[in-house]
Amino acid sequence: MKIGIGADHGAYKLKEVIKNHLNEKGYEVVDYGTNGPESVDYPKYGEAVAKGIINEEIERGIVCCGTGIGIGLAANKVKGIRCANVSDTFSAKMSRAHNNCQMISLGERVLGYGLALELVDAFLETEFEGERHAKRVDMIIDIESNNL
Ligand SMILES: O=C(CO)[C@H](O)[C@H](O)[C@H](O)COP(=O)(O)O
Repeated sequence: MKIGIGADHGAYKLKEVIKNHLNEKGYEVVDYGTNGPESVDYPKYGEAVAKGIINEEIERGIVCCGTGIGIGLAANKVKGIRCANVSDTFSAKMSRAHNNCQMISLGERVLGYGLALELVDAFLETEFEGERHAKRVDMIIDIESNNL
C-alpha cells in the first residue's frame, strides 16, 4: 500500500519516525514535506497529502502538526477527504472500520512516538466494515455535495 505523509515544523520529527516505521514494514511512502524545523504553514501540507489521495497518487494519508488539528482541518477541506484527528487506538481503528477515513492526523505535541506508531498501525491495518456504516458515510458525502 502506498502511504502519503506530511507535516509542519511542529511535527516533522514525528513524520520522520513514521516514515522509518512504514519503510521497515514494507510500505511505499511518499513524503510531501516539510523536512526541517523552519516555521511553515500546515494548511499547505494537509492539502498536498489530501490531493494525493484524490489524485490516486497514494491510498492513505498521515498528516502531523503540533496537535494534529490544523493540518487535519485543512485536509478535510479537500472534497472527498475524511481525515480523523486521533490520539487513542480505538478511535484510530474506528476511523477506518466505521468512517472509511483515508487519512488520520496526529499531534507531535500531544503523543509519544510509541503511541503515535500504534495509531498508525491500527489505522493502516483496519478495514472498512461497510454495511450500515456505508450508508452513513454516503450521507457525509451528500452533505459535501449539497453545500458547495
Ligand atoms: O495547527 C496546529 C494546531 O491546530 C498545529 O499545532 C501547528 O503545528 C501549530 O499551530 C504551530 O504553532 P507554532 O507556534 O507556529 O509552532
